[in-house]
Amino acid sequence: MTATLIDGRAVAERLRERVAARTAELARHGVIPGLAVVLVGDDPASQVYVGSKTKQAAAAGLKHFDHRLPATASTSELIALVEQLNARSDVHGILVQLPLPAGVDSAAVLAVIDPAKDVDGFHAVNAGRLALGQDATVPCTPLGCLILIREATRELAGKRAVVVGRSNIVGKPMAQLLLQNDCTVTIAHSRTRDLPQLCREAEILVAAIGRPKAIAGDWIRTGAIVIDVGINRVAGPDGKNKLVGDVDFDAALSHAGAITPVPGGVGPMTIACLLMNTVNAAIRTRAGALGPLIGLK
Ligand SMILES: NC(=O)C1=CN([C@@H]2O[C@H](COP(=O)(O)OP(=O)(O)OC[C@H]3O[C@@H](n4cnc5c(N)ncnc54)[C@H](OP(=O)(O)O)[C@@H]3O)[C@@H](O)[C@H]2O)C=CC1
Ligand SMILES: Nc1nc(=O)c2c([nH]1)NC[C@@H]1CN(c3ccc(C(=O)N[C@@H](CCC(=O)O)C(=O)O)cc3)C=[N+]21
Repeated sequence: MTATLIDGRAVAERLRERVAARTAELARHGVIPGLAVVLVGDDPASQVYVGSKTKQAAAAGLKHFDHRLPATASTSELIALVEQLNARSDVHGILVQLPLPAGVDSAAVLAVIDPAKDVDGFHAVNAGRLALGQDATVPCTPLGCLILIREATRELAGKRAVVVGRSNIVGKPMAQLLLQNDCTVTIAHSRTRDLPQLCREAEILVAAIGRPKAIAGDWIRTGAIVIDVGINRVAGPDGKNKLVGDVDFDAALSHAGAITPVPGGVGPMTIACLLMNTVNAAIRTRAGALGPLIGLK
């Protein structure tokens, strides 16, 4: 048996088309959704990510404001910038690219983002609302994963889901979303005992670890839906850097029912969901007057 590929690029493109259509409607009300991205330092991976966000935001009709600061920027400078962006009516979404340089108090910076503009869904208000099952801005990566899982199956209720990784930006909100969709959810992490055996129980397996090929093929239950969040740069056979996920993809193919590739899986969905969250943030500024939010379908 060979697993079905879940084509994140194609699903992301369709979502971006829906975002673009909604943005065009907002333009008729004189509203252009605006996304501000704050990038500190010159991490090459962050620059690639911010570069594709800029292009795709423009293609979907959003305004994009880039704020690049040197690696020496202080916590108080960043807080001042976020406060300025909070006050601007043409900025509906604020994203502070992580990780911030070691000297910066990241939690303090993220905490000052207006929760209404927190399109990453990292603010305590949004994380709390998600945990309570209230209307919240959901972090882009787990939201993208949920959309891909729904591409693979319509029936989530009662499924056994294992999320490997418990970060605030991926693992924890992913587990919340699966729970909200009536899965039976287990969260695993570096202190989990017998991870292979736990993974073998998973009908839905989400890997968000940050270790190349950490999940072996024979850890995967026959027919499982496998979502690989990992983005790891490793040296390829030709000596050039290539991207690999947290799952041993080639080995997983003969076990999984459906699987996301890296690249071309979760990554493109993260950016599409960021655009969706930004347009929804703009719609919420005039509740009711601008029509419905973009939903998951
Ligand atoms: N595609 C996309 O859009 C995105 C991809 N990513 C990628 O996803 C991956 C995870 O990101 P992020 O959540 O930010 O990472 P973090 O480093 O914040 O979290 C990693 C998690 O994995 C757990 N872990 C580490 N080693 C093991 C192990 N050997 N066995 C089991 N669990 C382990 C850690 O456990 P513990 O808590 O005990 O330390 C931690 O909970 C990275 O590769 C990142 O690049 C991230 C964001 C977006
Ligand atoms: N505040 C904040 N929010 C984030 O959402 C955030 C962040 N900081 N810091 C870094 C991580 C990482 N991340 C990715 C998004 C898209 C791809 C992506 O598009 N990947 C392509 C490949 C890109 C390439 O070739 O490098 C793919 O997987 O197909 C990857 C990684 C968002 N993150």
